[in-house]
Amino acid sequence: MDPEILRSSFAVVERRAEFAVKYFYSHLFRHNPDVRELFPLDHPQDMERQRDRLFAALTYVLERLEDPALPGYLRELGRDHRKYLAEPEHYAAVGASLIAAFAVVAGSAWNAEAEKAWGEAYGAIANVMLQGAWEAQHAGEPPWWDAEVVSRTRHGDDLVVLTLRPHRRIRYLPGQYVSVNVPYLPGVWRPYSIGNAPRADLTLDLHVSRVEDGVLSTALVRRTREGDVLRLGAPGGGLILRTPVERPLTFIAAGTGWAPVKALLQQLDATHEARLFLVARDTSYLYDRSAVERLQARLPRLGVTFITPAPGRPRTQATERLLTALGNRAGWARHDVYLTGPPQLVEEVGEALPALGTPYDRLFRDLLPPGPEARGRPLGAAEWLLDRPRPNWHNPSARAPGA
Ligand SMILES: NC(=O)C1=CN([C@@H]2O[C@H](COP(=O)(O)OP(=O)(O)OC[C@H]3O[C@@H](n4cnc5c(N)ncnc54)[C@H](O)[C@@H]3O)[C@@H](O)[C@H]2O)C=CC1
Repeated sequence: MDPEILRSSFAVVERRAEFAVKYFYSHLFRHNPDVRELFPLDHPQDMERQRDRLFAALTYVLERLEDPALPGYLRELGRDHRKYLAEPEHYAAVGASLIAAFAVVAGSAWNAEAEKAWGEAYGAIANVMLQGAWEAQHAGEPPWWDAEVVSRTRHGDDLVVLTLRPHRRIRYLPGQYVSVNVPYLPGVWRPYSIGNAPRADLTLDLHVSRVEDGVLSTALVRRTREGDVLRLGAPGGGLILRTPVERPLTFIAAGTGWAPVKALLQQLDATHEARLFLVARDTSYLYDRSAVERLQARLPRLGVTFITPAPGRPRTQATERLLTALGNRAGWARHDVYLTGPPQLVEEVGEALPALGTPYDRLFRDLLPPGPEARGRPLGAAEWLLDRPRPNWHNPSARAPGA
């Protein structure tokens, strides 16, 4: 496959992305009516998100055609797609409709060469994804895990910590996330970080903050009760502790970004030097202070700084205060830094840290592709239409993704 042909033809399609996506889905559903069931048509918001994600995913892949990490990413994607019950014939149907859409949309820029390049590229991508799915299946992994809610603790109106007991063990590393679905919202999945290192009783915690208009987060915060059964997709994500730990550690966590940091801190022992900056929209959202105190009692070399906005100020002022606090600290060149929370905060703080001395390769965060925040280049006009940046980051789906 020729990356240049793929990129130049995709650039033309991308300029008419909205039309391309509409054509693609009409073609797909007309020729494969049964595929409709795999998409969340009952939730128009989610269908929009699905559309966005298709282009975001293609862009992501095209930017990384020569990246040695791409096959690993695609295998993970295929493993994760088992939760949609995606079968080889669905991959083939999607490929045929995608190429049909590109041919129509690209007009005179489309020729036999472009068609051949896309056919080969899509085939290669689908094969690696199917290989990931196949490997997971042969390792005995289910397409998703059913998990019973064994306890729920509400904090204020909009935040809940759920403890779930999966019907089978889920193997994950501290800091990873799972995608979550409730059976009465078919096709709606959102990623949530697991808020604990693996436990002997197999239970795991999810920290859920309700997003305005978020379908799943609203359901989880307002409707979920003990005894309900949720579905969890395959765990993933690279926000894991770099071991052996040879350098001091800084953890910066905002809002429910605390969940993966809590899991990471549970791995440390008393010898480790670490500092934690915990940021919240107000003091009532510092919802897990007792867990922080327990960690401090166990980790004598852990320093903790809580940061909230000044009374009456908007939540984003906490980010300004955080940046000031970080600027007043030393030692950035020596530290490994783990950064979690709302994408906008992660982006802003992620830009500030190298100026303080953190080497780029010692800064770890979840860049969950494919989401607009994960993109390292300005949005084109059509992308902007499809993948509109949110004025206020509150989009857990952009962590790869959700509500
Ligand atoms: N691995 C990760 O990076 C994880 C990320 N998250 C994300 O963290 C977010 C947590 O949401 P909530 O708890 O409701 O947080 P929140 O809305 O209460 O915000 C917490 C703090 O983040 C900062 N912040 C929020 N919006 C901002 C903006 N637009 N610009 C600059 N700073 C901003 C502010 O300092 C605010 O006080 C979700 O979007 C979730 O997806 C959650 C878990 C793990």
